[in-house]
Amino acid sequence: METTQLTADVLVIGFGKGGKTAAHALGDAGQRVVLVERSENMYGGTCPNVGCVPTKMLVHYSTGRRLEDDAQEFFARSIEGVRTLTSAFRAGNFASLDGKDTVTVITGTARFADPHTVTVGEGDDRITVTAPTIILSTGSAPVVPPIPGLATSKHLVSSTELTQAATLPERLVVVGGGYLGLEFASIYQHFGTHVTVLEGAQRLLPREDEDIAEAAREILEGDGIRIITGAKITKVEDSGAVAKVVYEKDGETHEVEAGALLPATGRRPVTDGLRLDAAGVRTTPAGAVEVDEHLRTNQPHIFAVGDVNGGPQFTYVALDDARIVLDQLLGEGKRTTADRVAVPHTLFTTPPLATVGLTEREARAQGRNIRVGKKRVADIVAMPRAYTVEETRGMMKFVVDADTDLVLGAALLSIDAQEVVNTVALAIRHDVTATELRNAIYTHPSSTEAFNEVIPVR
Ligand SMILES: Cc1cc2nc3c(=O)[nH]c(=O)nc-3n(C[C@H](O)[C@H](O)[C@H](O)COP(=O)(O)OP(=O)(O)OC[C@H]3O[C@@H](n4cnc5c(N)ncnc54)[C@H](O)[C@@H]3O)c2cc1C
Ligand SMILES: NC(=O)c1ccc[n+]([C@@H]2O[C@H](COP(=O)([O-])OP(=O)(O)OC[C@H]3O[C@@H](n4cnc5c(N)ncnc54)[C@H](O)[C@@H]3O)[C@@H](O)[C@H]2O)c1
Repeated sequence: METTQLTADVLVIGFGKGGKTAAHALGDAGQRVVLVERSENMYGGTCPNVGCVPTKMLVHYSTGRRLEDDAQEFFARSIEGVRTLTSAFRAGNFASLDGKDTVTVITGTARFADPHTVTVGEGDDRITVTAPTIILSTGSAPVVPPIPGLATSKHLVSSTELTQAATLPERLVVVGGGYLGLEFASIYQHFGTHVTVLEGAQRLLPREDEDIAEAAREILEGDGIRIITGAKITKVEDSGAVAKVVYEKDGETHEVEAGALLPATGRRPVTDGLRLDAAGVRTTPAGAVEVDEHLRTNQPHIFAVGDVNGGPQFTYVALDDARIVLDQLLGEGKRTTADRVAVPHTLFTTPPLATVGLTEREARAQGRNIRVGKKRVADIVAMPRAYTVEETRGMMKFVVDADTDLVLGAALLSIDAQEVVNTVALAIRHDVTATELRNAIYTHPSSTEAFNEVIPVR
């Protein structure tokens, strides 16, 4: 039996945002890089194949459906559009990396043999790769909560299936009202599915201020989504063409039926199959690869970037993780996870909810003297943009430190919020005062103009 043996300067495991960003930069710097990706359907990782990109394209398609469109046909066409885009992105991701003279992409599952070596594949196809530096970027996978009957239900669907299957379910039950759950709920409801969200917590979006969470809930319910908070699901039973989901709320037992059942209760780091024990790499009790602020594991030559290191699960955080590791390998080695200030987030409902910094509740809990500016989008005179695109739902809210006039946080539930929030984040990071942000000149008509009116005056 012949085994192909490769050596590299850097071995990257996983073709996600973190891994590929590092591989590109290291390859461009002249280092010999081998990147191992276990699936030919995942070049580029979760985001462009089964995550951010397909879901945001589905948000776009679903909100363009007209009443006269046949729901099933329109949905199938939309899925076709998603497939076309994701396969183009996948091919582009592969070609741009594997096309470099310094980089080799291997398709197969990597397993550690020792702290510097992994094996890929079995038998005659077996390859070993040895490198002095290794970057783990193996991402995360959905958690299926231990609800009796859920894991074995034939109606169980994954987020991946919901971005790829061409049949629109008549009824969808989403278990969990977090980012993933609410995005799919909003997408599928717009396509014409009857959606129910069962959320275990007593209220939706518990991290947000109550007024914002309530405004978001109003919009989702206004679109027809049934939202049940404080729901304790006790079992799932398949019954012919549907699954019966049994849950308790306020001491009473209820039931809801669905043709499709999506668990959206979080994602866990993917380390299974990697044989981290053979590398001597430690994991946390939650199963993430343990790292320090430079993203080094307990084995100093092995780094972990992206979802697998247990940090916030966002593509742009995986990207920033890669910057930190690159700074160690090619730069001054100063950059750390502690450098991150005012990292924004967007929940892509329609309209989206984008947030950054402190909520009003958090600012008050810190004992700060604050000013709050808040308006319903429909009432913001300085933002005709909302009227020009016929999306006047939502609310904008700013929290400002009354002593320093610095912006502490914002919650923007409004058209374009995923863009506008980045300007607020930049202001927070660079100590632009609320007065400066309020009194700046913005294009017209735009959503940023709302700052002229909603940011509270000193
Ligand atoms: C439905 C959905 C929507 C999302 N929407 C957004 C969004 O709008 N914005 C946002 O910022 N984030 C979003 N996210 C989160 C985002 O996709 C992730 O945070 C991001 O992709 C993490 O990148 P990563 O590099 O850590 O891993 P990934 O992109 O998951 O890549 C890991 C890769 O490693 C491979 N792999 C695993 N084990 C092995 C092994 N042993 N050997 C070889 N290869 C292996 C996997 O096949 C995979 O391709 C979304 C996630 C989902 C699921
Ligand atoms: N737009 C984006 O940036 C985006 C979109 C999708 C996913 N993501 C990333 O993917 C991660 C995973 O998303 P997610 O929504 O699965 O996780 P999440 O942690 O954001 O939300 C999980 C939700 O499920 C609820 N829950 C947990 N167990 C439950 C149970 N048994 N019954 C009912 N409810 C239950 C929780 O209270 C919580 O509200 C997100 O945290 C985010 O980082 C990001």
